[in-house]
Amino acid sequence: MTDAVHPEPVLRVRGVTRRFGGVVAVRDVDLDIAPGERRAVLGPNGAGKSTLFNLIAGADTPTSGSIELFGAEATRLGARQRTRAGLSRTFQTSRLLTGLTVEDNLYLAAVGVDGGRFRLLRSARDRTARERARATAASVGMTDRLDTLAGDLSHGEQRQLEIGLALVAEPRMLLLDEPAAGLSRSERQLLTALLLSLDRDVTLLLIEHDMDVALTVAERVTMMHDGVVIVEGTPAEIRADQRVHDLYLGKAHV
Ligand SMILES: Nc1ncnc2c1ncn2[C@@H]1O[C@H](COP(=O)(O)OP(=O)(O)OP(=O)(O)O)[C@@H](O)[C@H]1O
Repeated sequence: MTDAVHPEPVLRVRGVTRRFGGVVAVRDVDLDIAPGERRAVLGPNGAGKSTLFNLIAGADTPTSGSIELFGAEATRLGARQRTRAGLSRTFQTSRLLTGLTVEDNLYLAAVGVDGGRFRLLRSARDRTARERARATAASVGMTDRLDTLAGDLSHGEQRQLEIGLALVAEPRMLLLDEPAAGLSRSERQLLTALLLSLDRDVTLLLIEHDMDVALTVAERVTMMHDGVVIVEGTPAEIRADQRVHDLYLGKAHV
């Protein structure tokens, strides 16, 4: 039932399992993400985070269980169909066109979106795409970098731009695949500030190794180990949980 206290989740994962031969990468996972929520999925290496991410993004299909997106059955939908429904994702490996400017990277992404959705005159489509590129640059704090080649950006700025590319389509939900990976401490702080500044119209689900980024950005954290969810709670609850300490915090902060 939909009401103000318990709105219909934008993502509902039920009993999802993914086997690879004899390996059970994800086992019987349930996950509900509310509209506008900021959620992180954490866990040590091999916990099943990437596998779960791929199942949600539509890059892979569960062995059993179901996935609903925006209230509709999506278990067997491909990635493109999920994108059309309003899901967007980032990638661990950069997809930037390094020889083009920030604006042109965003512009091409915007043309891709509009090209599929509207039948506009080319000039009108170009204008709309330019406007959208600049608006997206502003939303990720890159207005002063519009004319900079993507290849000349710092590592942190490239990550900002990748988030921008994922936001061009104005998704309802953004999946972030380890956004802090490989960033310096100061770059991670800037990334955290950017994620916190994003419009609440976009629901955020991030898979993240970095505890500081995850526990600062997320309101709820889902902790995985050996393919199962072992605990879910607020950042304070996660910090206080003995199992998290034993499995993750202890190791990460030795
Ligand atoms: N394509 C595959 N074929 C076989 N086994 C796989 C495959 N993908 C993942 N696995 C196995 O599933 C388990 C979970 O892997 P997964 O990559 O989802 O974990 P993770 O939490 O993302 O770890 P990491 O942080 O190291 O990427 C691991 O034991 C892994 O070896």
